[in-house]
Amino acid sequence: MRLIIQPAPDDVAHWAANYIVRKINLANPTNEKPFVLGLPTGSTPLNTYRELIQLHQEGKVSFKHVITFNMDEYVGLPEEHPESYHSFMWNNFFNHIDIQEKNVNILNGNAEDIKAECARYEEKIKSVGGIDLFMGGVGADGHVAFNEPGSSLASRTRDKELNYDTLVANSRFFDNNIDKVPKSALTVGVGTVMDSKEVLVLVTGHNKARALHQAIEGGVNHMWTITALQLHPRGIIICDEDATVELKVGTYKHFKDIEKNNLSPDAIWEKDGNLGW
Ligand SMILES: N[C@@H]1[C@@H](O)[C@H](O)[C@@H](COP(=O)(O)O)O[C@@H]1O
Repeated sequence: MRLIIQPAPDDVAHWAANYIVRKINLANPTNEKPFVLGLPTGSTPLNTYRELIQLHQEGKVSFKHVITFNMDEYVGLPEEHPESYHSFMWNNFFNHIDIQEKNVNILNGNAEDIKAECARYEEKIKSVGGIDLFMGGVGADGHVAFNEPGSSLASRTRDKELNYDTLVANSRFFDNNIDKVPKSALTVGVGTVMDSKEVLVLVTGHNKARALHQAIEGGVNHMWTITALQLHPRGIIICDEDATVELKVGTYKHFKDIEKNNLSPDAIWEKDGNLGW
């Protein structure tokens, strides 16, 4: 796994957005051979979406031939609700780039047949050749997408009850009222994320330090589903300094040293060789 340590959240966003743009441009996507991008919601990726929009406006990237799959969506929340992940994605990203609506995939949390909806999503991912790059965030309890502690590390897209920690964390979007937070969500599984050709996880802030510690220094463990990334051949975590406070000094120094030439987003435009996986 690669761990890229950046000074602050803005630098994380800058690096991540440039990395994604570079990957899309290297793939030179066409209608016949689109680039398939997995995407998260949450506060962490907001700056990255802003940077991606800016890079698009500067003419550095087109999303015309990019197909997206979102990680998750609340169950039972109307799509047009301001806190639905549909609203989040259109408001914060899709409305500002040249993506084609038909290429946007977000789970339908209001589907009559939830199981069929989840199976359809997995099939759709397969039908476009799998996900090239999955960007993700992490919950303070180490969950990736909505794969709460105890989720099978082989799990596929399914409905998942949200745990108390997540309900409390997400109540900030629902008038700080935990009763207003939907109690379950549809989410891609850990296995679905791990099937992607590459996974890029953003981790910022002091409150994610324990999750980062587990992801990097803990063993692979279903109680911290992010740790499954250790089994991925091309996993990258990009974090800020605040998130590193639970890492051993030696671990911190190791990754700083091994990635010293890759810390500038400009450097990553140039090479894709031996990068420390
Ligand atoms: N389902 C989302 C996750 O995909 C996200 O990574 C997490 C952290 O969000 P934030 O970036 O706001 O801390 O929140 C939710 O649980």
